[in-house]
Amino acid sequence: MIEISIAKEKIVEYSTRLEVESRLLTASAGYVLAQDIIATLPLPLFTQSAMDGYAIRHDEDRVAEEWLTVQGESKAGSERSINLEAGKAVRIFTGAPLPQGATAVVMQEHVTRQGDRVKINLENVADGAHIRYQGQQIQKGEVALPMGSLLSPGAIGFLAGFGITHVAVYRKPKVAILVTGDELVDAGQPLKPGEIYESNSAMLEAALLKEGVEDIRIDAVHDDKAELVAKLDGLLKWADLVITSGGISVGDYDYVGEAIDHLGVQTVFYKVKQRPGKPLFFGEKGGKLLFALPGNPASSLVCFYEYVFPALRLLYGRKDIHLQSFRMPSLKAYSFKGERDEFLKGLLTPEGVMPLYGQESFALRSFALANALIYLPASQQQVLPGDLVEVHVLPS
Ligand SMILES: Nc1nc2c(c(=O)[nH]1)N[C@H]1C(S)=C(S)[C@@H](COP(=O)(O)OP(=O)(O)OC[C@H]3O[C@@H](n4cnc5c(N)ncnc54)[C@H](O)[C@@H]3O)O[C@H]1N2
Ligand code: MOO
Repeated sequence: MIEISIAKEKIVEYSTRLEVESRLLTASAGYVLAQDIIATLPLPLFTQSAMDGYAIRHDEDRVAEEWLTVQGESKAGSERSINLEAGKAVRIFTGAPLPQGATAVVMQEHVTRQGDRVKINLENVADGAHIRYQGQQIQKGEVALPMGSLLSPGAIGFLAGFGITHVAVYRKPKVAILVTGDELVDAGQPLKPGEIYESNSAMLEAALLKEGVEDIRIDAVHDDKAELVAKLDGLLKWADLVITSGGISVGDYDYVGEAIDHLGVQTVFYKVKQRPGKPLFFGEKGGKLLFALPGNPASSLVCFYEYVFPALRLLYGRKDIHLQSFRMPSLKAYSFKGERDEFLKGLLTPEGVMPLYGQESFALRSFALANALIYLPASQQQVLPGDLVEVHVLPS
């Protein structure tokens, strides 16, 4: 049995980034840039107005209040370049090119217009007011976004401003889920005595989709070693990462370990000092990763978020690989015994985190209400209300 921290280090060691692919910018939210993006244009592209109003020359020797003749108009998208004459103003709109010679824009709310003249109180106008200068945000040739950046909606909007259509990103992994167990029945089918509805694949698929993994294959297998070997072999050939569920403990029908050995998957670790999820297995074959998750549903999902999730993120180039983590006061007392660290299902509020009722590894009812995991090391077995505990935020 190994420590959680060692298990997590091993995952970092074995999860190497996938290849680079070119994607449409508009379809790359949640992907990671595989190259620096250099600004091919300055932004703003040209010096322009930030307000609807009047472009003026803001000369030092101007008197406080002046009537200026409106010389013409500059609207957004207009090609014509205007030369602003002394003592005149140009009617201008937000995003429109600033006339040559103009040094400030006055908002229309601050002027009085009469016919073709405007009265402006120049005392209230600062030099450069309401002007967006060419290249103020970024100059041509600067790095717009460095390699390794996560493409958020903001990042995509920023890159679209350069007229970019495609970006080089790291490919997302193909993931297979193989659920094992003779007792499992698909939803919609009748149940015989002793059978239960199979629920881990729906849960794990949902967690993968939330992480933007879309190339997913799901299969199920009976407690039959030959069938397990055949299906696992096929999935290891297709996927970048395979998740099995169940059959990894010590029972007579737990064949996953034997199938893994038979297929020559290298064991990186088996069994972690944690509750739930002790019998977690992580291995590698020819660069493909295999996680054998314990079948108990809450154990499966805890192992997914604490171990599979960072591996997935490493595969597609993320730097922030773990669930967001910070310390918060516990809202309730909690205690446990034994040498294993614990992950609890918790409800995070602005005041603190509440360990939820029903922490058993078969119980998903608490997981359905949880928005966080609480990590308690074996050295923190007595938690009192107000004690700080480590919280791992679940993706919402
Ligand atoms: N003698 C011992 N028994 C067990 C140990 C141990 O150390 N010694 N460890 C226990 C722990 S801890 C866990 S966790 C489980 C893990 O067992 P498996 O990975 O072999 O899982 P299964 O036995 O196949 O299933 C466990 C439980 O979960 C249900 N299950 C499985 N798959 C699904 C699914 N896809 N959807 C819904 N429910 C599923 C299954 O019916 C069982 O109830 O082993 C303990 N035993
Ligand atoms: O480790 Mo098991 O997941 O405690 O039930």
